Amino acid sequence: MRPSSRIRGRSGGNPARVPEVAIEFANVTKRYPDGTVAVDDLSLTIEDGTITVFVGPSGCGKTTSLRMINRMVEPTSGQVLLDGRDVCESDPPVLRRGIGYVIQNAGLFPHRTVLDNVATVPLLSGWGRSRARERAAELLATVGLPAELGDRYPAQLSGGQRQRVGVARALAADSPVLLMDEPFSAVDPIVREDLQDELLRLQSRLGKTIVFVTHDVDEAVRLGDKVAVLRTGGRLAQYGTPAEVLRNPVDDFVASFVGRDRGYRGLSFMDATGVELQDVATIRLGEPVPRATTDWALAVNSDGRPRGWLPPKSTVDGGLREGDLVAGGSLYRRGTPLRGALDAALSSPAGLGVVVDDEERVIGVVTARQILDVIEQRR
Ligand SMILES: Nc1ncnc2c1ncn2[C@@H]1O[C@H](COP(=O)(O)OP(=O)(O)OP(=O)(O)O)[C@@H](O)[C@H]1O
Repeated sequence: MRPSSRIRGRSGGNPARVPEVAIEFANVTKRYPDGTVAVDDLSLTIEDGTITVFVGPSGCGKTTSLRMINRMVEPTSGQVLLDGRDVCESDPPVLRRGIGYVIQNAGLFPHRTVLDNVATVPLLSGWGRSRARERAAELLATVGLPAELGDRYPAQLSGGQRQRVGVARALAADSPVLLMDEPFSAVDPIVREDLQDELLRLQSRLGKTIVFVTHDVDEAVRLGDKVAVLRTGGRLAQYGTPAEVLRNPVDDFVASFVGRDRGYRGLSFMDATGVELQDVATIRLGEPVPRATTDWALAVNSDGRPRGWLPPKSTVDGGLREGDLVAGGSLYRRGTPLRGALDAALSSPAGLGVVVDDEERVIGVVTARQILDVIEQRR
């Protein structure tokens, strides 16, 4: 079973803080030489220390917008300001060295080891070799990679590990700004969720200004403090918090882009206050099972972590084994949004969503009915 946790590592922190503008697009247009208008009069401000996600259909100008921040693409008109200063006043290599940049498939140098890949920017910035490698080793640990992977080459890593190296390399710039262009698109959905969780955890510690490009609405609402929905032709359709965009799409384009199940996605922003946990019968693996089980019983290991469900009227000779169990659904971690609780209840073979604490020990169960009642009461 896998926790359907939605840890939102918000860095916004103190609500009294007046947000500083880290990046500003002021009437920015990009027309490529062949006449394609990739970005059309884009104006928005990105607050310091937040994650802003550019989302929209293919070709709507997300990558072009992102690349105008580090001058990989020059605007045709308008200005991109970084901390109030037009990026066009900065020398491009210097500017780029000071802005972390992560792309799909990580874009690692294939003939350099993982450690040397991560050490590249510190070396370019004039650090000595041993200090740069030390810093690189620290960064591998920061992104959750074991030190021994440092001596491998990128081809000897899994896709998820490569993406982590890409993030470590971008963090090596030690800049307050991180640009991420579809960084997790090439990995499978489970690894992708892990990488998203990791990014949120890192962000809650580092508080960077992150601009993140994706075409995946789920990823956008999961990661973004703010979401900018772009439409084809490079026009900004809506800019707001994920909850605003899901609840009040400004027009049909945004409504259809964020999808029909936006009501369900909206549960990602509702807390689970008012949902009372119910007790559940638990049986430890290895222990004898009472003869007459009438209801579903939840099997737990010696640490109290859930292992699966024992169906009603089961007879088990000897101690309870994993093979006697029906696999469970997703787990709901206490304190996380309501969406996870509903998913846990709906995916449970017993109809009972398993609620766990931060150590993933069972603390109770909830039913879908209870959650729907809470949603109804709040309407
Ligand atoms: N160098 C270029 N020359 C001409 N047109 C370009 C160039 N780069 C991008 N475009 C066009 O500009 C538009 C926006 O492209 P961009 O890559 O910014 O979109 P995107 O939203 O990131 O797309 P995707 O999600 O497919 O990566 C597209 O129509 C694209 O074909």
